[in-house]
Amino acid sequence: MAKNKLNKNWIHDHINDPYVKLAQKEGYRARAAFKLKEIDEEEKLIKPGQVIVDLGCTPGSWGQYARRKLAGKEGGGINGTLIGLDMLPMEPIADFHFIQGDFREPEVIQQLENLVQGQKVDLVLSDMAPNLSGIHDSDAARMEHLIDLAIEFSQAHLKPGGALLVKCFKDMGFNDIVLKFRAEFKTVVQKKPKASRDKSSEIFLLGRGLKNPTDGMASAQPLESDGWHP
Ligand SMILES: C[S@@+](CC[C@H](N)C(=O)[O-])C[C@H]1O[C@@H](n2cnc3c(N)ncnc32)[C@H](O)[C@@H]1O
Repeated sequence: MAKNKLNKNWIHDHINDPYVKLAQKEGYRARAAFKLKEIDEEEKLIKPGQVIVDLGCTPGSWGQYARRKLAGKEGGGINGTLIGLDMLPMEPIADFHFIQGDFREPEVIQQLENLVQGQKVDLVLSDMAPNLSGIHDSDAARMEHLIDLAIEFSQAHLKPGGALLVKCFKDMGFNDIVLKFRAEFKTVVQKKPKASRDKSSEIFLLGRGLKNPTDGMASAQPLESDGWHP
C-alpha cells in the first residue's frame, strides 16, 4: 500500500479510536494508559505504598495512571515512589522522578539505581520498543535485548514477590522471551488488553515472583547502535 494511503488510514483509525477519545476525556497523554489500566484491574498490580519503575515512560500515560492509583485525596501527594526513564524528554508529572536516557547504557542504569536508593521495587513496567528498522532479525534482537535488560534489572531490584510487565511482539522472538520469563518468574501470564489493537502483534508478558533474585546488575552491555541515538 502507498505510504500516503497508509498515513490516511492511520489518521482515520486514530481519530475514530474510542481509546483516543477516552484518553482525551480522562486527561491521559496517550491511549496506552488503558492497556495498563485493564491489566492492572485484572491482575491487581498497583497498590498504595509501592515502588514502581516505568521503563520507556514517555509521553507519560502509564505514569499518570500509576500516579492516580498511588494518590491519596485530591490535591495530596502520593503514597509510594514512581520512577520513570525514557530516551525522549517527558512533560513533568507531579511526584514522578524522571530520568532521560537510554536504558541500554550502563551509566543510565546506574542513574536509575541511584534513584532507587536501595529500595526494593514492587513493580517494573516496560513499554519500550526499539525504533524498527524493518530488518526482522535485527529488530527482534533489539527487542529481546531491551527485555533482557528489564529482566536483569528486575532480578536485581524487585522484591521477591514483585512483578515485571513488559511489552513484546508475537513476531519478535516472543517464544524465547516467554522461556526466559518462565526461567525467572514463578508465574507468567500473557495479556492482550482491549486497547491493544487487534491488528498489532503487541502482547504483554507479566511475570510475578522471582525464582532467583540477585543483588545487583553485573553485565548490562549495550547492543550495537540501532539508530535511536546518533
Ligand atoms: C510506546 S512508548 C511508551 C508509552 C508510555 N508507556 C505511555 O503510556 O505514555 C515507548 C517508549 O519507549 C522508549 N524507549 C525505547 N527504547 C528505549 C531505550 N533503549 N531506553 C529508554 N527508552 C526507550 C521510547 O522513547 C518511547 O517513548
